[in-house]
Amino acid sequence: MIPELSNPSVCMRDPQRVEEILQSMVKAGSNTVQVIADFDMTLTRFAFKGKRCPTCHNILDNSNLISNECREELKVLLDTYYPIEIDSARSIAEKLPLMVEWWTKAHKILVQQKIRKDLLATAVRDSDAMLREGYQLLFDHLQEHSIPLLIFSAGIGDILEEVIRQAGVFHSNVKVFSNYMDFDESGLLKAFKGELIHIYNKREGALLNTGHFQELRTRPNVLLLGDSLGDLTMADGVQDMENILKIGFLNDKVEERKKSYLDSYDIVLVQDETLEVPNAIMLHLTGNK
Ligand SMILES: Nc1ccn([C@@H]2O[C@H](COP(=O)(O)O)[C@@H](O)[C@H]2O)c(=O)n1
Repeated sequence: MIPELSNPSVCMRDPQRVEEILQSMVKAGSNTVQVIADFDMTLTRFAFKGKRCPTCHNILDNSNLISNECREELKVLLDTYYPIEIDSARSIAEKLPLMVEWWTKAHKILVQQKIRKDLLATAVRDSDAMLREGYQLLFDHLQEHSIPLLIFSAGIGDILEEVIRQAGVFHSNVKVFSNYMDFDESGLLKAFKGELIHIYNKREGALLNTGHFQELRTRPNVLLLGDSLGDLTMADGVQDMENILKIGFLNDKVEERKKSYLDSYDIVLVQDETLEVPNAIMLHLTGNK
């Protein structure tokens, strides 16, 4: 029904089920649809020309807003905890406290650096962060059709917003839930605001934002985009959900993780750096193809 679903990067456990969900969503109409997406390595590229692209945190790690000593410390943390994050042999229960430990230590180090708010835009501009190919179509088309795009990110909200602002796609239909920096009156980082969001508590974040989700009650059809199993809970706050189509980017450790992704996501995109498939689905839902 959608030619892009035959792309070599596409894997589906149950193509028939995908077709049924899509049919039901088309019938309900695009005014009942919302998109809920993760950010790092989902809306942004995992790699470009064989080189890893940075996450929101990595944009700061690689910038000159922090000292070399701090950079070293953050690299040690990344090298310690990222392999745990993507380790399919460990359960979520085992990984969760370690992820909290990673984020807590990293944020503490960043706060010690008294990062200047006015230099964040330059750090983003100088970075290798890239939204996935096809981002312009995704963001613009959702805006044109007044479809809300909710971004749930365990990254850093201030950096994330700057990435999409600089790409010219921070439209009014985009809402971001993430870790935001708190600056003192002279514009120096003093803390992170509110409850920490890490990869395994997006559900709590979703439920806490009930006010926002209530606004979206009339949009019970959800297109969910993620890159980790933790991202699957992002839509748990949506009340009266009718259909959810889960699209997962499998970027790293493909063979070890493929089965668990196929068991959890309706569509798995294996090492696909583009938004071609989500865009084709969105065009299909809005009747533009
Ligand atoms: N100090 C850190 C902590 C986390 N990360 C990565 O950020 C990603 C979270 O962002 P999402 O938008 O995907 O929720 C996560 O996958 C970690 O690998 C980091 O780079 N540095």
